[in-house]
This record gives sequence, C-alpha cells and structure tokens, in this order.
Amino acid sequence: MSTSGALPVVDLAPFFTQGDEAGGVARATEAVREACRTHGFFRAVNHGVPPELMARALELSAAFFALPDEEKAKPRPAEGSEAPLPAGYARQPAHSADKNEYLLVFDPKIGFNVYPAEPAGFREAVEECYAKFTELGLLVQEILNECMGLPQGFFRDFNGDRGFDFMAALRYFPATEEENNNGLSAHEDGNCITFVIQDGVGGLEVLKDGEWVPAEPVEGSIIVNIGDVIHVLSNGKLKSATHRVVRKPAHRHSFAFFFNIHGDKWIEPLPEFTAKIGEAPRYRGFVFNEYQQLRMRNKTHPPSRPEDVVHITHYAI
Ligand SMILES: O=C(O)CCC(=O)C(=O)O
Ligand SMILES: [Fe+2]
Repeated sequence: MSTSGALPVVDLAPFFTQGDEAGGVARATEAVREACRTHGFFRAVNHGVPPELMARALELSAAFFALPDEEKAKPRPAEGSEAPLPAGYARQPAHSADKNEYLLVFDPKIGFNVYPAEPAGFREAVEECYAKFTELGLLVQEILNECMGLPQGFFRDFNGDRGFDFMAALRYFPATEEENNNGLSAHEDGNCITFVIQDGVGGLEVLKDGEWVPAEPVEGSIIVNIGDVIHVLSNGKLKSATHRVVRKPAHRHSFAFFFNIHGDKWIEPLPEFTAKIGEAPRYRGFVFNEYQQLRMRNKTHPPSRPEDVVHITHYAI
C-alpha cells in the first residue's frame, strides 16, 4: 500500500466569530459532514485551543517522558480507584506490538488523576488542555448534531455526561532496524470523537480506500476523527476510520483526547439513518460498556488470530 493524499482541512473560525452574514457556519458544517463521510478524519484549524498551550503541553510531556523510568512510574492509579481505566503512567507490555508509553488522565474535576511531580507546570498544562478539548468536543458534537440532521439539542441530552472522557499524553519509541516499526497497531477508536495534537515527528496514518494517508504534523492544527459510536448512530454514514502510528527515527509525542459517552448508554443506528429514510440498520444495538470490555479484552488477552479481534463489525447485521 502506498501513501498518498492529505486529510481534509476544516476552518472552525466561523464558530468563534460574531455574525455570520457570509454563511461561514453552514459551509464549515458541510465541510465537517463531507470529511466525516469520506475520511472519518479532518484537520481542524482555528479550533479555539491556543496553539501556544498545545506547544507547551507537548514540550512538557516530552520532558516528563525523558525522565528515568523509576520517576515516570511514580504516578500510579490510587488503590481502589473507580476510574473506568487506570489513571497515571503506563507502558505497553514488552509482548505488545505497540511500542509506546502514556499518561492517562480523566476530567480533573472528578479527582481520579495522578500526576508526576516533574516537570513543573506539566499538570497545569494538562488540565488546561483537558478543559479546552472538552469545549472543542462539545462544539464538534453540536456540529455533528447539525450535519447529521438530528433534532436540535439531541446530543446535549443523549451525551451530556463527561465522566467517561479521557486524555492520553503519548510517547512513541523510535524506529529500530530489527523489528517492524509499529507504534500503535491499526485500529478504530471506540468512542464518539477523538482529538489529536502531535509534535513534528509524524507517523499517524489514516486508511482511506485501501491507502494509508499520512496525518502530517501541521503546527497549531488538531486532527479530529469519528469513533465507532458516531459510526453506529449514523448507521455507517459517518466513518470510524482505521488508523495507526508508524514509528519514525525519533521519539514522537502526541496527546489524544477521547470525547466519549457514558458506559450505560444503549447505542444503535438512529431513526434518522434507518426507519425515517427507509434503510435497514446495519448494526444491532449494544450497551456501550459491553463493547468497551470486549475492546479491552483484545488488549489484555489478544486472540491468536487477527480476525478474532473484536471491532464494531462484531455488531454488524
Ligand atoms: O498518537 C496518535 O497520533 C494517535 C493515537 C491514537 O490513535 C489512539 O490513541 O487511539
Ligand atoms: Fe486511535
């Protein structure tokens, strides 16, 4: 497979400016719709997250991951924590095909988080980023509400609980000569909407019509992608695209923010994409937590055959 093309770019500026005589909101909404139908990914610019904050968070994250292993291992999940996933530092196990390490955080308001003592200012930058990504998630969710033709405020009601969102500061190890240079295996995201910021190293790639399209680093921009929940709700009209990270000669740093949904939610294709337009549902319904657990099992007990890994196709009709 070759690499070609580029991700669609969407300028979100019209959502942050007063007055819309020129119809910028409608054009940007249409651009999001088109990108989500064709690629499942787009590059957002003028998204409301300050570029200097993104740069600072990435720099401080690089300083954290450069610490000795004993230091990095200190932020461990609190004993008996009820967080949906273990908060704090983790490294992929040696047997894993994925060669990366990460620090996982939840909404700072909930109190699951454990932070490293160093570098100074890292916690503040992480928390500021988290708050800004939450705002952006709410905005993009509103845009999807519009471009999916759903009743006004549908997502605000259906997905108003932010307790399952989380963010990972990631570091990928440099490519080596001996192994395959997998940083993160090809996968689809299981959540609603994902936001990624990255340093200048590169390596994130998106599968589009059988070709890997690089999501190249462009300073100040944010990569946005649709996850399996939106894919199912839209009966497959908005794509949860397969993507991966290929390792490069240098360490790569990124942040991925997962705008998620409560685990108890029932997920199934919405009437706007089925009964109302005379189309058959392509997925059966499921409780979101059940799918999360199946995805987790893929990681903790990877099936020996790749075809046995659970994807959203598990629920395909
Ligand atoms: O680090 C990246 O660029 C992407 C991370 C990602 O795809 C994920 O964590 O699901
Ligand atoms: Fe992903």
